[in-house]
Amino acid sequence: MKGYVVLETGEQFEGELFGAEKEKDVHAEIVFFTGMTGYQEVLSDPSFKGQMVVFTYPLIGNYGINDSDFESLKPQVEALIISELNGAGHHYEANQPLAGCLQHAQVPYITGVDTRAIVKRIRKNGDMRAVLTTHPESVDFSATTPLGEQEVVSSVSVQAAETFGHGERHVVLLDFGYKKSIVSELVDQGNRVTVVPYSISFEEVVSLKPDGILLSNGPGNPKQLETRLPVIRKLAETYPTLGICLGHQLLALAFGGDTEKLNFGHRGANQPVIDQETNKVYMTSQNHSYVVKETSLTDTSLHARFFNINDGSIEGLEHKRLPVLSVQFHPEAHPGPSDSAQLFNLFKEMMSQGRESLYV
Ligand SMILES: NC(=O)CC[C@H](N)C(=O)O
Repeated sequence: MKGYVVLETGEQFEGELFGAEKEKDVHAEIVFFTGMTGYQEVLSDPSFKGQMVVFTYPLIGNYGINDSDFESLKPQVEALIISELNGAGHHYEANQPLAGCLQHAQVPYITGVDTRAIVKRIRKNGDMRAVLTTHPESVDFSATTPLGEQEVVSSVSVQAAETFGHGERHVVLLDFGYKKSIVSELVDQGNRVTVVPYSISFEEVVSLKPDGILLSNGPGNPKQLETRLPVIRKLAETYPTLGICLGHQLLALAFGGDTEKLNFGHRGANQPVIDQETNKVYMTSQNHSYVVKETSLTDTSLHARFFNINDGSIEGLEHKRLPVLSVQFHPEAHPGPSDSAQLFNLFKEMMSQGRESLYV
């Protein structure tokens, strides 16, 4: 049926709408993703909870959906906005078309939309609220809360602990909405990984006898998790710790730093990042709206080590004395380049050497 993307600014874009109930609007934050591939990972990455994603690449769906590239058990995005949807899915591993997957999971999507025009509006006005609807004249934003003011992590975090792998080194992963690839990467490195609910207490983590802590990626505004900051700080002061994306932002807040929202987020597979310690540049996979404010680190025990080459924003931190490292980008990739996967080696080294041995 004919449908519309209506932006908070009032502009509207017409397309063919699928999977939305006729009288029910889909409300979400609208963001854009610049990777040419990776739609399966995007739709199943829990960090996209509460968001509808516009793909800047015009042709989406052309290699279908397979069994291995899901980043969580089910699609997580609120909706997809696509210029041209390929219905077939030409790939030897594909076992269903993208459209079939979205319909099965009841994820609404709209095609035939001028995605370039929408992205230009987002670049100008920032990530904002939007609605997918069949009746654009009666859209009402007043009843919806912006994503940044919602607490969304509790809807994606595990309810009970789950363990993966059999290695001797034990990583406890605090789940704020983790991507499966992070666990795969840790397990491939010979770690045993226990994924635990984000609301776990310090004592419960201690009882699991971890060698290291991983603070995962996840959706929403890190400041919504303020009550978790004391536990996060205590864990990072006790065990070698790696924070990824939301986990990185939470570490910064826990040590007294501050975060802010970018005008429009970094979402794609070719964001250049420099590691100032080695002067190496990585092409990285990213998906975030918030960043750590550099000036907020002045009186903290953290310092910025990684920077985005495009806009100079902070892409990673380390503690001045303790084995605590965090990255705003995704070293596990999926989708995107795995250039920065060696960050997991650094984490492994941090765990092997134990705390206080690396940065003293
Ligand atoms: N991928 C993530 O962990 C995203 C972190 C946070 N939700 C942001 O948008 O900045």
